[in-house]
Amino acid sequence: MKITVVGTGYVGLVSGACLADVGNDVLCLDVDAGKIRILEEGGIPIHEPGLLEIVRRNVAAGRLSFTTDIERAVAHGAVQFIAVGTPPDEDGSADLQYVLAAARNIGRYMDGYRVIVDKSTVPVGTGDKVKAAIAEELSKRSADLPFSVVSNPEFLKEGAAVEDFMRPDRIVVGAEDERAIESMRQLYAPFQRNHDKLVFMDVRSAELTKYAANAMLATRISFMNELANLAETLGADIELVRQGIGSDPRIGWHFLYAGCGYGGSCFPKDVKALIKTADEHGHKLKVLGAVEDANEAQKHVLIDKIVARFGDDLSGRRFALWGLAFKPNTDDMREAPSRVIIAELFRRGATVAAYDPVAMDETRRIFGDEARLSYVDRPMKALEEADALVIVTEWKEFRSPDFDRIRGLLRQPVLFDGRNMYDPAVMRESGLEYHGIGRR
Ligand SMILES: NC(=O)C1=CN([C@@H]2O[C@H](COP(=O)(O)OP(=O)(O)OC[C@H]3O[C@@H](n4cnc5c(N)ncnc54)[C@H](O)[C@@H]3O)[C@@H](O)[C@H]2O)C=CC1
Ligand SMILES: O=C(O)[C@H]1O[C@H](OP(=O)(O)OP(=O)(O)OC[C@H]2O[C@@H](n3ccc(=O)[nH]c3=O)[C@H](O)[C@@H]2O)[C@H](O)[C@@H](O)[C@@H]1O
Repeated sequence: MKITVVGTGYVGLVSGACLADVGNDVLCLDVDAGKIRILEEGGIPIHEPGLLEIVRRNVAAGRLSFTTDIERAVAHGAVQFIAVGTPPDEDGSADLQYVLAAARNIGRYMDGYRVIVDKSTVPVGTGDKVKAAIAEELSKRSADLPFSVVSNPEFLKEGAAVEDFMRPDRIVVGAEDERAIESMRQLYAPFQRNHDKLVFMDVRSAELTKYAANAMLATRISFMNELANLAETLGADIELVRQGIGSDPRIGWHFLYAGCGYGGSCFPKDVKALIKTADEHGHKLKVLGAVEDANEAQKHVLIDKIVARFGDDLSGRRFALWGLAFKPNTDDMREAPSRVIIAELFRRGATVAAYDPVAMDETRRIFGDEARLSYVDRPMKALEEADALVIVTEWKEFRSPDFDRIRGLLRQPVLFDGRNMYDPAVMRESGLEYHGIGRR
C-alpha cells in the first residue's frame, strides 16, 4: 500500500518505519528540514531502541523515504497518516494548529480519494474539524473529491516504541464508512496474524479512548505515589504493598511503581487536555484534577527529602544525579522530573554533576551554558566530591552498581532513590543511608 506519514517525531517515524517493514511503500513528510536532512543522511533525530536499524533496512529496500515536499507527500499515499504534535496550549487544551495545518495541506493538494488517518492525540470532535478543513480547501479550488477521516490513536511507549507498534495489544480505529474500514483492515492485517486486535468504533469514541487510556495510567501512578508517601509516614513499605495488590488480576502488575512523578510528552499534557475538554462541556473531572496535583507535588518529593536531610540552604553542596530523561531508553526530557529537581537544587545554592546514558545532549540544550550543572561520561565520576547521590531515572545500568564504591566516593554515604531501585535492607548492610519513596 502507498502510505504517507505526516510528522517524523516519535509516533510518525516509528509508524512509518514499521509500516514500511511489513512491505508498504512509505513516504514521511516533515516541515522540519533539519530532521529530514538527518534522516536522508542515514541517521534518526531521536533515540529509540531498534529504530535506526529498521529505518536503514527499509530505506535500503526502497520502501521508506523522506521529504519536505508537501505536494509530493499528498500525491504519494492513498492513506495519509497525521502524526504531528498536539502540545498543550496556555490554558491546558490541546493545540490543534499542526493537525489542522496538515489537514489543510492534504485538502490543498489531493487529486483523488484519500483516507486521512489521525494518529495524533486529539480532543473529541477533532475528526470533524479535520474533515471541515479538508472540505474547505477542496471547495476553494472547486474540487469535488471523496475522502474519509479516521481516528487511529497510538498507544506506543517511548523507549519500547518499535516493539509496541509491531506487537500492539489492540488497534483502535474510529471509522464511519465502509471504504475506510476496509483500508484500515488491509493496512493492519500484518499486525494481527495471531488474533484480531482491531477494535472498530466511531471517531469520537476512538478519540476519547486515547485520553481514557493515558488518564487511567496516570491515575494509577498518582494513586501509588500518594500511598507511598502515606506508607512512609505509617512505617509501611510501598514495594511490599505493590506486590500485595498487583497479584489481584483486577488490579494487575503494570504501572503501579511509586516514584518521583510521571513525566514525558503525554501523561501531563493529556491529563490537562481531558480536564479542559470536560470543563468546556460543564463537567468537572475531580479525580483527574487530583491526579495532576498529586503528580506536581511528587516531582518535589526528592527535594523535600534532601532538604529534610541537609537543610534548606544547600550552598556549597554538590549532588550527583543519575538519570535525566523522563524514563529509561529515551533521550526525551519533556516534563522530566529531573528538570524540577535540578532547578530546585540550584534555587537552594547547590551544584549538580549529572550522568545519563543518552539524554545529556538534550539536557545541555535545555539548560544551556549553566555553570552549576556539569556532565560526566560515567556514573561513578558524578560521585566525586558529591554530598549525596540522587537517582531520578531507573536506567538498567544503575540496577547493580558497586555500592562499596559509591560509599567510598561520596563525601557522605547518602542515597536518594527516586525510583525505588534498591532494597533498603541491602543498602543498610552496605553502609549507605538510603532514602527511597515510601520504603521502610
Ligand atoms: N511520543 C509518544 O510516545 C506518543 C505520542 N502520541 C501523540 O502523537 C502525536 C505526535 O507526538 P510525537 O511524535 O511525540 O511528536 P513530535 O513532536 O516528536 O513530532 C511531531 C513532528 O511533526 C512535525 N510537524 C508539525 N507540523 C507539521 C506539518 N504540518 N507537516 C509535517 N510535519 C509537521 C514536527 O516538525 C515534528 O517533527 C501527539 O499528538 C502525541 O500526543 C501518541 C502516542 C505516543
Ligand atoms: O500517549 C503517549 O504518548 C504514550 O504515553 C505513555 O507512554 P510514555 O509517556 O512514552 O512512557 P510511560 O512508560 O508510560 O511512562 C510515563 C511516565 O510515567 C512514569 N511511571 C510509569 C510507570 C509506573 O509504574 N510509574 C511511573 O512513575 C515513568 O517514569 C514516566 O515518567 C503511555 O504508556 C503510552 O501507552 C502512550 O501511547
